[in-house]
Amino acid sequence: MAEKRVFTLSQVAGHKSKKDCWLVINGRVLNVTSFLDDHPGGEEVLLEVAGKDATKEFIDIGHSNAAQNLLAKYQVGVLQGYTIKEEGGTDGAPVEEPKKKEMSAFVVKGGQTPKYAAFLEFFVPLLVAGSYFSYRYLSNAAQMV
Ligand code: HEM
Repeated sequence: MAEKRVFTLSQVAGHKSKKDCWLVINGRVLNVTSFLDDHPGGEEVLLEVAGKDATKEFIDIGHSNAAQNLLAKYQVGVLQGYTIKEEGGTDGAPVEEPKKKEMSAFVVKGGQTPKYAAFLEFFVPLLVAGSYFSYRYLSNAAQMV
């Protein structure tokens, strides 16, 4: 990532019009002027927080990872006092780690199938097949009597 310029909040506050709209999210100074028309949430919400730190508003909406990844595209600098990590958030206000998807029944760690899952995979079909053949055997035996 190219070196970023450092801005103070009062410098950012000088860019709050539709033709020149900046805001701060997680310590990143963003120029969202070209994004106003494209923002799925509409331009009004962005203009309301133009020139300000909109971190809280951005997080409160529960923006997707895709939206969070877009931040870097509009970044023109960092807010004074923040250092931006290459990926994700900032030292000052880290972006919440995306929650790892876990199956409710089996928690798969490190790509390894847990032992009891392997046990079930083996014994459940065996049990079903066993029940079926027992049923067949018993119903045939019953017919012979
Ligand atoms: C550069 C900054 C921003 C980007 C890149 C961005 C991006 C997006 C994207 C991609 C969506 C679609 C839904 C999703 O993927 O989460 C969205 C929806 C939305 N955004 Fe933003 N957004 C930004 C800033 C903001 C800010 C500062 C606010 C509030 C002040 C806001 C309010 C909303 C709202 C209200 C929606 C609609 C949510 C819905 O319909 O459920 N966004 N935004």
